[in-house]
Amino acid sequence: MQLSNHGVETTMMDGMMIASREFFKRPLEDKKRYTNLIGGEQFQFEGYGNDEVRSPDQILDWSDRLYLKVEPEDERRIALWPTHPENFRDILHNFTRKCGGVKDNLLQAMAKLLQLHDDDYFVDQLGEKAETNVRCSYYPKCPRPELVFGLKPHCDGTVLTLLMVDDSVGGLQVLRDGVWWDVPIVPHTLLVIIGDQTEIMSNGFFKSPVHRVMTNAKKERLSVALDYSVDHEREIEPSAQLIDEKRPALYMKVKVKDYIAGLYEHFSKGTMVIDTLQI
Ligand SMILES: O=C(O)CCC(=O)C(=O)O
Ligand SMILES: [Fe+2]
Repeated sequence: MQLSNHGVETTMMDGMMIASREFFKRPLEDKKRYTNLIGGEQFQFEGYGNDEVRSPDQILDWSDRLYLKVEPEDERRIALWPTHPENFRDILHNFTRKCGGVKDNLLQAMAKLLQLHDDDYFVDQLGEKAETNVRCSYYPKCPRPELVFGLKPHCDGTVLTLLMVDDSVGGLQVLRDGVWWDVPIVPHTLLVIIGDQTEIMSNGFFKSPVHRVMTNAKKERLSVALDYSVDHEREIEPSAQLIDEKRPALYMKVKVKDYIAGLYEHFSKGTMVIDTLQI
C-alpha cells in the first residue's frame, strides 16, 4: 500500500535519505565503529553490517544495513548511532517521532476497517514497551544480479513497516498469486507493509505479503524502514472479535520474543515462520 497524504514533510523524508546515504558513503573503518559483530564475531541485531551468518552454506544478501532500536526511547543504544553526518541522530529522532503518528493513524484505520469495538485495538496491543527499529539498507551495484538477491524473499515479522525507497532506482517486488510484481516508485510516498503480527492479530484478514529486493548491475539503491513491533515480552493471538464458528482462530498464541527469534532462524534458511503457527 502506498501512502501519500501522510503528513511527513518532504524535507524530512529527503533529509533522512540523504543522511543515510552519507553514512553508507563513509569509509569502512568509520562505519565499523558501529559494527553488529561484537569482537568481530558475535552477532547482535543492532549496528552496522550484514545478516547474521548461521551456517556456512547460508545464502547471503547483497546489502549492507544499519539497524537501530529507536523506541522505547530510553532503550536507545546511542553509542551505535552514527555521529557522521553530524545531523544523523537528530534527523532519525525527528523522523521516528513523526512517523509514529502515521503508524497510529494507520492502525486506527485498520481497526475501523475490521469493525473492532475499539479503534485503538492495535495501538493498545503494541503495549507500553512497543519496539520500533529503523533499518537503513544499502544495496551496492552488483556485477552478477542474476546470482544474488539484495534481500531474499521474506515477510516482515512486524505489526507494520513504514518504508521509504530510493526514488531513482527500483528493485522491490511483491509476490501476488504466484507472480512477482515490481512495486512502482512514487517519490515522497511511504510504503506500508503489513507484517506477520497484524496477520495473526487480525486472524488472517490482513495478510503479510512476501516481498524481496532485486540487485542492479548499474545502480546502487537505498531504503529506510521503520519496523513496528508489539512489546517483545507480550503475547499475540487472533482477536476474539474476529473469531467465530465460521472462522475459527487460524493462528496459535505466541510470545513476540519467540516469534522474532523464529523469524530470524527461518529467514537464514529462506523459509517462513508464520507457517509454523497455522492451526
Ligand atoms: O529495501 C527495500 O525496499 C525493502 C526492505 C525490506 O523489505 C526489509 O528490510 O524488510
Ligand atoms: Fe521486508
